[in-house]
Amino acid sequence: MAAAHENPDQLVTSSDPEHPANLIPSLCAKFWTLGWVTGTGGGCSIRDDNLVYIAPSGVQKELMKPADIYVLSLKDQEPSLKQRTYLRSPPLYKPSQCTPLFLAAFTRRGAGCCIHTHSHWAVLVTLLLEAKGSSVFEINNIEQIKGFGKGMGKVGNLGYHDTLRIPVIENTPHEEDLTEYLEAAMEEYPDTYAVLVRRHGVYVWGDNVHKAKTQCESLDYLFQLAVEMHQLGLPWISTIAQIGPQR
Ligand SMILES: CSC[C@@H](O)[C@@H](O)C(=O)COP(=O)(O)O
Ligand SMILES: [Zn+2]
Repeated sequence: MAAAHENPDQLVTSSDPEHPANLIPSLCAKFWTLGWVTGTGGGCSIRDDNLVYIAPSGVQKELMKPADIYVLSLKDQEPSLKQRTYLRSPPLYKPSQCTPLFLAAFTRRGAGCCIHTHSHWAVLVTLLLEAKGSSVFEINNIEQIKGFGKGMGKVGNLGYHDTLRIPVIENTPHEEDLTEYLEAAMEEYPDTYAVLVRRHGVYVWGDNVHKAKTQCESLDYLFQLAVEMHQLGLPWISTIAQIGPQR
Protein backbone atom coordinates (compact mmCIF):
# COMPACT_ATOMS: atom_id res chain seq x y z
CA MET A 1 0.00 0.00 0.00
CA ALA A 2 1.29 3.52 -0.86
CA ALA A 3 2.36 5.76 2.05
CA ALA A 4 -0.09 8.52 3.07
CA HIS A 5 2.17 11.24 1.69
CA GLU A 6 2.17 9.49 -1.72
CA ASN A 7 -1.58 8.88 -1.73
CA PRO A 8 -3.33 11.16 0.80
CA ASP A 9 -6.74 9.86 -0.34
CA GLN A 10 -6.04 6.60 1.49
CA LEU A 11 -6.36 8.59 4.74
CA VAL A 12 -10.09 8.99 4.06
CA THR A 13 -10.78 5.70 2.28
CA SER A 14 -12.12 2.85 4.39
CA SER A 15 -14.99 0.37 4.34
CA ASP A 16 -15.18 0.62 8.16
CA PRO A 17 -18.22 2.76 9.15
CA GLU A 18 -16.33 3.67 12.36
CA HIS A 19 -13.46 5.25 10.40
CA PRO A 20 -13.44 9.02 11.18
CA ALA A 21 -13.78 9.96 7.49
CA ASN A 22 -16.98 7.89 7.36
CA LEU A 23 -18.20 8.83 10.85
CA ILE A 24 -18.06 12.63 10.40
CA PRO A 25 -20.49 12.61 7.43
CA SER A 26 -22.81 10.05 9.07
CA LEU A 27 -22.85 11.90 12.41
CA CYS A 28 -23.47 15.26 10.73
CA ALA A 29 -26.37 13.76 8.77
CA LYS A 30 -27.90 12.69 12.12
CA PHE A 31 -27.15 16.06 13.73
CA TRP A 32 -28.88 17.85 10.85
CA THR A 33 -32.13 16.02 11.65
CA LEU A 34 -31.85 17.45 15.21
CA GLY A 35 -31.40 21.01 13.90
CA TRP A 36 -27.81 21.10 15.17
CA VAL A 37 -26.01 21.74 11.87
CA THR A 38 -28.56 23.40 9.59
CA GLY A 39 -27.63 25.92 6.91
CA THR A 40 -23.92 24.89 6.96
CA GLY A 41 -23.54 25.99 10.62
CA GLY A 42 -22.00 23.69 13.23
CA GLY A 43 -19.92 20.58 12.58
CA CYS A 44 -17.78 17.87 14.06
CA SER A 45 -14.12 16.82 14.18
CA ILE A 46 -12.54 13.54 15.27
CA ARG A 47 -8.99 12.78 16.53
CA ASP A 48 -7.55 9.32 16.04
CA ASP A 49 -4.27 9.32 17.97
CA ASN A 50 -2.20 11.96 16.14
CA LEU A 51 -4.50 12.34 13.12
CA VAL A 52 -7.29 14.92 13.11
CA TYR A 53 -10.20 14.71 10.65
CA ILE A 54 -11.97 17.97 9.78
CA ALA A 55 -14.94 18.93 7.60
CA PRO A 56 -14.78 21.61 4.90
CA SER A 57 -16.11 25.12 5.55
CA GLY A 58 -19.44 26.42 4.31
CA VAL A 59 -20.76 23.11 2.98
CA GLN A 60 -24.10 21.48 3.78
CA LYS A 61 -22.80 19.38 6.64
CA GLU A 62 -25.46 16.68 6.22
CA LEU A 63 -24.40 16.03 2.61
CA MET A 64 -20.64 15.67 3.17
CA LYS A 65 -18.76 12.67 1.83
CA PRO A 66 -15.56 11.01 3.13
CA ALA A 67 -13.69 12.47 0.13
CA ASP A 68 -14.52 16.00 1.43
CA ILE A 69 -12.61 15.48 4.70
CA TYR A 70 -9.33 17.22 5.63
CA VAL A 71 -6.66 15.41 7.63
CA LEU A 72 -3.85 16.95 9.67
CA SER A 73 -1.11 15.63 11.93
CA LEU A 74 -1.43 17.17 15.40
CA LYS A 75 2.26 16.88 16.29
CA ASP A 76 3.33 18.55 13.05
CA GLN A 77 1.40 21.78 13.76
CA GLU A 78 3.37 24.82 14.85
CA PRO A 79 1.39 26.16 17.85
CA SER A 80 2.53 29.77 17.36
CA LEU A 81 1.40 29.81 13.71
CA LYS A 82 -2.20 30.34 12.66
CA GLN A 83 -1.34 28.69 9.34
CA ARG A 84 -1.90 24.93 9.49
CA THR A 85 -0.45 22.20 7.29
CA TYR A 86 -2.67 19.35 6.11
CA LEU A 87 -1.76 15.79 5.17
CA ARG A 88 -4.83 15.77 2.95
CA SER A 89 -6.79 18.71 1.51
CA PRO A 90 -9.75 18.13 -0.79
CA PRO A 91 -9.74 20.46 -3.83
CA LEU A 92 -12.21 23.39 -4.05
CA TYR A 93 -12.73 23.72 -0.30
CA LYS A 94 -11.31 25.47 2.75
CA PRO A 95 -11.12 23.73 6.15
CA SER A 96 -13.85 24.49 8.70
CA GLN A 97 -13.55 27.84 10.47
CA CYS A 98 -14.08 25.85 13.67
CA THR A 99 -10.70 24.10 13.21
CA PRO A 100 -8.73 26.06 15.88
CA LEU A 101 -11.55 25.47 18.40
CA PHE A 102 -11.62 21.74 17.67
CA LEU A 103 -7.81 21.66 18.01
CA ALA A 104 -8.08 23.37 21.41
CA ALA A 105 -10.28 20.48 22.64
CA PHE A 106 -7.78 17.92 21.30
CA THR A 107 -4.56 19.57 22.52
CA ARG A 108 -5.76 21.11 25.81
CA ARG A 109 -8.23 18.45 26.90
CA GLY A 110 -7.00 15.34 25.10
CA ALA A 111 -10.46 14.96 23.54
CA GLY A 112 -11.08 12.37 20.84
CA CYS A 113 -14.05 14.18 19.30
CA CYS A 114 -15.50 17.70 19.39
CA ILE A 115 -18.99 18.66 18.20
CA HIS A 116 -20.20 22.21 17.46
CA THR A 117 -23.96 22.79 17.24
CA HIS A 118 -26.16 25.76 16.44
CA SER A 119 -29.02 24.17 18.39
CA HIS A 120 -31.92 26.54 19.12
CA TRP A 121 -31.92 25.33 22.72
CA ALA A 122 -28.27 26.26 23.23
CA VAL A 123 -28.83 29.71 21.70
CA LEU A 124 -32.00 30.29 23.74
CA VAL A 125 -30.22 29.37 26.98
CA THR A 126 -27.48 31.92 26.23
CA LEU A 127 -30.17 34.57 25.62
CA LEU A 128 -31.93 33.78 28.90
CA LEU A 129 -28.59 33.95 30.72
CA GLU A 130 -27.78 37.24 28.97
CA ALA A 131 -31.02 38.69 30.35
CA LYS A 132 -29.84 37.61 33.84
CA GLY A 133 -26.34 39.06 33.23
CA SER A 134 -24.87 35.57 33.68
CA SER A 135 -21.95 33.86 31.93
CA VAL A 136 -22.49 30.35 33.26
CA PHE A 137 -25.29 27.82 32.78
CA GLU A 138 -25.90 25.88 36.01
CA ILE A 139 -28.41 23.11 36.60
CA ASN A 140 -28.88 20.49 39.32
CA ASN A 141 -31.24 17.79 40.56
CA ILE A 142 -32.05 16.49 37.08
CA GLU A 143 -31.30 12.83 36.26
CA GLN A 144 -29.71 13.59 32.85
CA ILE A 145 -26.80 15.37 34.61
CA LYS A 146 -25.48 11.84 35.20
CA GLY A 147 -24.71 11.72 31.45
CA PHE A 148 -21.59 13.84 32.08
CA GLY A 149 -18.11 12.83 33.15
CA LYS A 150 -16.62 14.51 36.23
CA GLY A 151 -13.85 16.00 34.11
CA MET A 152 -10.93 14.97 31.92
CA GLY A 153 -8.65 12.60 33.84
CA LYS A 154 -11.28 12.03 36.56
CA VAL A 155 -13.04 8.71 37.03
CA GLY A 156 -16.83 8.45 36.83
CA ASN A 157 -19.76 10.68 36.06
CA LEU A 158 -21.53 13.51 37.86
CA GLY A 159 -24.19 12.42 40.35
CA TYR A 160 -27.83 13.44 40.57
CA HIS A 161 -27.05 15.94 43.34
CA ASP A 162 -24.07 17.50 41.58
CA THR A 163 -24.37 20.84 39.80
CA LEU A 164 -23.44 20.88 36.12
CA ARG A 165 -21.74 24.16 35.08
CA ILE A 166 -21.17 25.21 31.47
CA PRO A 167 -19.39 28.54 30.86
CA VAL A 168 -20.67 31.02 28.26
CA ILE A 169 -18.31 33.07 26.07
CA GLU A 170 -19.38 36.04 23.95
CA ASN A 171 -19.63 35.59 20.19
CA THR A 172 -17.07 37.18 17.84
CA PRO A 173 -17.48 38.25 14.19
CA HIS A 174 -15.12 35.47 13.05
CA GLU A 175 -15.31 31.91 14.40
CA GLU A 176 -11.55 31.52 14.82
CA ASP A 177 -11.45 34.60 17.08
CA LEU A 178 -13.47 32.58 19.62
CA THR A 179 -10.44 30.35 20.23
CA GLU A 180 -8.70 32.46 22.91
CA TYR A 181 -11.96 32.84 24.85
CA LEU A 182 -12.74 29.11 24.56
CA GLU A 183 -9.25 28.32 25.87
CA ALA A 184 -9.68 30.81 28.74
CA ALA A 185 -13.02 29.17 29.65
CA MET A 186 -11.28 25.75 29.66
CA GLU A 187 -8.72 27.15 32.11
CA GLU A 188 -11.37 28.68 34.37
CA TYR A 189 -13.58 25.57 34.27
CA PRO A 190 -11.06 22.70 34.01
CA ASP A 191 -13.75 20.02 34.47
CA THR A 192 -16.10 21.27 31.78
CA TYR A 193 -16.75 19.26 28.62
CA ALA A 194 -18.55 22.12 26.88
CA VAL A 195 -18.53 25.86 26.28
CA LEU A 196 -21.61 27.83 25.19
CA VAL A 197 -21.16 30.69 22.71
CA ARG A 198 -23.64 33.53 23.24
CA ARG A 199 -26.23 33.90 20.43
CA HIS A 200 -24.33 31.22 18.46
CA GLY A 201 -24.34 27.66 19.87
CA VAL A 202 -22.17 25.27 21.84
CA TYR A 203 -18.90 23.30 21.60
CA VAL A 204 -18.99 19.88 23.31
CA TRP A 205 -16.15 17.35 23.49
CA GLY A 206 -15.41 13.94 24.95
CA ASP A 207 -12.66 11.36 25.30
CA ASN A 208 -14.06 9.59 22.25
CA VAL A 209 -16.89 9.89 19.69
CA HIS A 210 -19.37 8.00 21.87
CA LYS A 211 -18.77 10.29 24.88
CA ALA A 212 -18.80 13.51 22.84
CA LYS A 213 -22.08 12.49 21.16
CA THR A 214 -23.87 11.36 24.33
CA GLN A 215 -22.69 14.42 26.29
CA CYS A 216 -23.89 16.66 23.46
CA GLU A 217 -27.27 14.89 23.51
CA SER A 218 -27.53 15.17 27.31
CA LEU A 219 -26.65 18.84 27.16
CA ASP A 220 -29.19 19.61 24.45
CA TYR A 221 -31.82 17.79 26.54
CA LEU A 222 -30.88 19.93 29.57
CA PHE A 223 -30.88 23.17 27.53
CA GLN A 224 -34.38 22.39 26.21
CA LEU A 225 -35.56 21.45 29.69
CA ALA A 226 -34.13 24.68 31.13
CA VAL A 227 -35.87 26.83 28.51
CA GLU A 228 -39.17 25.04 29.12
CA MET A 229 -38.74 25.27 32.92
CA HIS A 230 -38.19 29.01 32.47
CA GLN A 231 -41.41 29.25 30.43
CA LEU A 232 -43.23 27.51 33.29
CA GLY A 233 -41.71 29.91 35.82
CA LEU A 234 -39.58 27.14 37.37
CA PRO A 235 -35.93 27.72 38.40
CA TRP A 236 -33.14 25.54 36.89
CA ILE A 237 -31.17 25.55 40.10
CA SER A 238 -32.97 24.05 43.03
CA THR A 239 -32.61 26.18 46.15
CA ILE A 240 -33.15 23.04 48.21
CA ALA A 241 -29.66 21.54 48.27
CA GLN A 242 -30.84 17.97 47.77
CA ILE A 243 -34.21 16.88 46.48
CA GLY A 244 -35.23 13.30 47.12
CA PRO A 245 -34.83 10.82 49.97
CA GLN A 246 -31.71 11.48 52.08
CA ARG A 247 -29.54 8.65 53.39
C1 LIG B 1 -24.17 29.57 9.05
S1 LIG B 1 -22.49 30.03 8.93
C2 LIG B 1 -21.82 29.44 10.44
C3 LIG B 1 -20.31 29.56 10.52
O1 LIG B 1 -19.95 30.91 10.54
C4 LIG B 1 -19.80 28.90 11.78
O2 LIG B 1 -20.43 29.45 12.92
C5 LIG B 1 -19.97 27.42 11.80
O3 LIG B 1 -20.43 26.87 12.77
C6 LIG B 1 -19.56 26.56 10.68
O4 LIG B 1 -18.37 26.98 10.08
P1 LIG B 1 -17.73 26.14 8.89
O5 LIG B 1 -16.51 26.90 8.48
O6 LIG B 1 -18.76 26.04 7.79
O7 LIG B 1 -17.43 24.77 9.46
ZN1 LIG C 1 -20.79 28.05 14.52
